[in-house]
Amino acid sequence: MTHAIDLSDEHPIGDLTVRTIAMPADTNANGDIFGGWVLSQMDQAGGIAGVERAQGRVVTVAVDAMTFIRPVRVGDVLCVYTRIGRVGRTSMKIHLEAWARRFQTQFREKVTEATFTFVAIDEVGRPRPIPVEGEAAST
Ligand SMILES: CCCCCCCCCCCCCCCC(=O)SCCNC(=O)CCNC(=O)[C@H](O)C(C)(C)COP(=O)(O)OP(=O)(O)OC[C@H]1O[C@@H](n2cnc3c(N)ncnc32)[C@H](O)[C@@H]1OP(=O)(O)O
Repeated sequence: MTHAIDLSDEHPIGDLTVRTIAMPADTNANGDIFGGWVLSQMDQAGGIAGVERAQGRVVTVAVDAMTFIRPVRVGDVLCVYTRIGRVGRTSMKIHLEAWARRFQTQFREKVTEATFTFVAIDEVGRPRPIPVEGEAAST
């Protein structure tokens, strides 16, 4: 049987989009970092990648297949990698991996992965077509 989580992954897939430090204020009652904080960093990374691809504003419409593989701890450097997946008319899937570089070490491991769907929106929040890659957005 194939396991959904590949613990043998050694290298992140995608572009490094967000890098930040997990701080004491982000901890849960167990002393680890809140999953919601990690999700927020991934949302921001996906948003940046989405804005670049859609050449303008985007919103998150769905979060799928989010898997928390290992905890993040205070002092870890969280690195979020993004990869654009399927692009539809106004929406796109962005695959995200969050890796933790453990506190005061060079050791890093994948802690969370997910697929987010972003929708390109116009100035009043309506879906707008995503430009063909490499072409300028129409005004
Ligand atoms: C140059 C570089 C600088 C970089 C520097 C940038 C820095 C700046 C970064 C900022 C980064 C911010 C990132 C924050 C991201 C949030 O946190 S946004 C806040 C949370 N999200 C929201 O509030 C969104 C609320 N939802 C909505 O407003 C509306 O539902 C939406 C998203 C506009 C869609 O409206 P709608 O009427 O449902 O639209 P509809 O035409 O039915 O569907 C549109 C598309 O969405 C798809 N869709 C709709 N629902 C779903 C669903 N549940 N699942 C999957 N797909 C769906 C449809 O299939 C369709 O896709 P296409 O076939 O066109 O490809």
